[in-house]
Amino acid sequence: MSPMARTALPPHATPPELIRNFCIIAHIDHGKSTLADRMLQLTGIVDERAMRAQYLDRMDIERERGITIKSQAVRMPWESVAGTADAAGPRGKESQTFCLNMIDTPGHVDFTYEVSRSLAACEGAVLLVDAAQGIEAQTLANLYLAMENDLEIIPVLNKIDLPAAQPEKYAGEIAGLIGCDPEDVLKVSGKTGEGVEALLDRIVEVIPPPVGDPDAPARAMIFDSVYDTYRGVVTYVRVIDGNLNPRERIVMMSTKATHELLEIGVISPEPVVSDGLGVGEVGYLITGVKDVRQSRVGDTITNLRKPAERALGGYRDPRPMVFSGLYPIDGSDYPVLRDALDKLKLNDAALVYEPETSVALGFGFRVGFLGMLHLEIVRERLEREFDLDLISTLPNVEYEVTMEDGTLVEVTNPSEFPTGKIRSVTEPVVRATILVPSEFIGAVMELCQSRRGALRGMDYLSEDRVEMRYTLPLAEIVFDFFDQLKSKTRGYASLDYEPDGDQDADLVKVDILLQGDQVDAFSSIVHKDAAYAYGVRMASKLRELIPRQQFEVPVQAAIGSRVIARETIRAIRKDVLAKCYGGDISRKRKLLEKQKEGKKRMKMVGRVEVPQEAFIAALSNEPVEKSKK
Ligand SMILES: Nc1nc2c(ncn2[C@@H]2O[C@H](COP(=O)(O)OP(=O)(O)OP(=O)(O)O)[C@@H](O)[C@H]2O)c(=O)[nH]1
Repeated sequence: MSPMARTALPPHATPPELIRNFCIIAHIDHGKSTLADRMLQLTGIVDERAMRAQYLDRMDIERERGITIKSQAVRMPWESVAGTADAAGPRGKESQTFCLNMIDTPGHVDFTYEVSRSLAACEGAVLLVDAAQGIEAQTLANLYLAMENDLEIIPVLNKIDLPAAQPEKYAGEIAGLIGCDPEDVLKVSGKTGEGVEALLDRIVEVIPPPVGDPDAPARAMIFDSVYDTYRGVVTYVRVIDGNLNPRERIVMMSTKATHELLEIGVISPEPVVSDGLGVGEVGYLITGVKDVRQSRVGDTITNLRKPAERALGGYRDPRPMVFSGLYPIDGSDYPVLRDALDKLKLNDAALVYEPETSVALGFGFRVGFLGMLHLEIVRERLEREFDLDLISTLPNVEYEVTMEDGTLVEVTNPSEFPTGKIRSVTEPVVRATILVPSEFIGAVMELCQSRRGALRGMDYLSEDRVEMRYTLPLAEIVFDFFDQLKSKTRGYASLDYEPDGDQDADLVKVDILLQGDQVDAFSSIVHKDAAYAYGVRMASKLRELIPRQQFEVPVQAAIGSRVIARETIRAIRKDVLAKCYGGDISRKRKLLEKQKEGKKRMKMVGRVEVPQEAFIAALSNEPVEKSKK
């Protein structure tokens, strides 16, 4: 039986006055998913037996890593005496059943674009802050997004059950930030459930009901679009005006494509079919579309029979920030990789890729990601769900090169960096916000300076916590900056950033050559001042990793034709039979067979045989000893 059967209100009949659309915004790990779990339980749509932690995180990877990647929207009934059906009238004494639509959002900086989409579908936001940690960088970033969207904000301190919780101190901090009374900051524990009922009442009380014209032509905003193997694309919408009904024909306003509404429903917390969606309601649609790109997030859906004239304001498209080459270790897996990427793309509109070939690695794809976590997740899903073994090249950002003759070249793969007369190179920069206890200001400044950062401003949130704002090149922060920041501040710093255009930079391409042949997979674009160190590091890493050959192999790092570092792999004649005196011929044959096997896993770069593992190890960020294991 569907859990929705217990809900008193049939979805289509919910008057807007009884609807509250809200989201929970927080820094990563401040407990959104846990709080969402408690709400599902308290509102009775998931019972004790069916409950599992992080109920709404449906992907395996989300559950294992304990993070939310995709937004989720869920409908919950909540009986409350707070609030009133008539906003102008007196507070209703009798309790009423309200319909709460909660949109759970991801917390990681890579997925900020998912957050901004969810916010646009709500009237209010629960700003959740860990009572043992206080405000962090993403708390601020999300709060500003919510304010831009004119949302009603409910400040809440979570994890008050923790012995280290300091609710009074942090209530003051939050009150200072959003300009409310510290008394108004609710205190809850997602773990024990304390205070969660009061929070649900507060949501009903202060978040305004949706407004829209029920008689106007339908307009619904797509805020998510997910590919389901069995049902095709499931589109999540929030209805602004009018209503959507099953069997109607709808129009996607940006593409003018028309589809029939095969199914309409709400998520509560499993899909429940409904007889339509009215003003302010949040639910899902199935139209038989097979690709998420045909049901674009941010698009407006209207009715074919009585179409709306103007579309709603859309969202910014997610823009890939980090690029990396993905190659199958076994070249014959290339078609599998292509199909796998096509399938992931159905569900991940932010993923972009195009085929590329590398002399060293064969056929593969250049793939664009939102950030390093996105990269890791896509890679893990490819390996796990499609059983692929992959090599990924060193990630890089996108550069724009202007040649002397004025032509513009966009570079997403370092080996495509043009040779010849270059006028200028630009790289993407970000506006970063770092929150730290004031004792670490020096350490953060030192780190940011070493990453070519420029300090833009600094504010004290309380007497011992500081917000520092920097402009930093994206390339300097996407890879290991966060780890460095954490280790230099004993784990206390938090970071958030957003793109902030491009800047000119003194960048060069460093090539790696084996016996004079360039190995394209190892080329990298680096700042002039860091080029020498990069060259030396790669050359010595490769000397360690590539086995000795029958002849001497020079490993060189070069900028254009200028060699900046050199190592030599000394010659050796590898005689596998050396230790096999006389004796059994079949044993010798076996050894030679084995040697042949090993050779198959070698890649030839010019005359040099490079084992597959050497590529993987050299391209990983780890030092040789660790990656060799
Ligand atoms: N003691 C205590 N721990 C909590 C509470 N709420 C959450 N946690 C713990 O905090 C950690 C993070 O909680 P999540 O709910 O996964 O955090 P999240 O904000 O959803 O994380 P993302 O989905 O990655 O953004 C988990 O280990 C939870 O068990 C609470 O009220 N008290």
